[in-house]
Amino acid sequence: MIPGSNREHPTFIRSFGYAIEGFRTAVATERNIKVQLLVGVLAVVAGVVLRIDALSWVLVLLCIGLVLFAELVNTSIEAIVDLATQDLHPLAKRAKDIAAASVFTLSITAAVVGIIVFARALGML
Ligand SMILES: Nc1ncnc2c1ncn2[C@@H]1O[C@H](COP(=O)(O)OP(=O)(O)OP(=O)(O)O)[C@@H](O)[C@H]1O
Repeated sequence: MIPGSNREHPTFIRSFGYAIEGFRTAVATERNIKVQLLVGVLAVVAGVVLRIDALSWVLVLLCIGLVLFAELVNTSIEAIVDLATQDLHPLAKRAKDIAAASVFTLSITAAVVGIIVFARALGML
């Protein structure tokens, strides 16, 4: 519910619109998410070219979705921290650094999964 508003909860379609708006804002303002989208597209193209099996597709698509999810949450946390304080504060640093670490952790995991999936598809494993 929007603070100060007595409107009912937004409809499902309207909520979907806000989510698309959030995604567009993140892509327009964050360099990292552009890179992650590009890597995701390249992974999908590699999957098509190498004809990876169904389970490999599940792993690749899950990794792409999870990295984008983490980056979106990280971007949201950065905005909340900036809203909470414009000053340098150790807790602001902790919140942002840990949010960034969540993206980093998933990115490394996704990279390892990608190496295993595509190395196997190339007959190297
Ligand atoms: N208010 C603050 N107080 C203390 N340290 C801060 C504060 N804001 C940012 N920092 C430090 O600067 C780093 C970068 O913060 P910033 O908000 O610029 O994120 P960013 O570089 O845009 O991150 P990303 O690349 O994920 O978008 C944070 O991880 C944190 O270590």
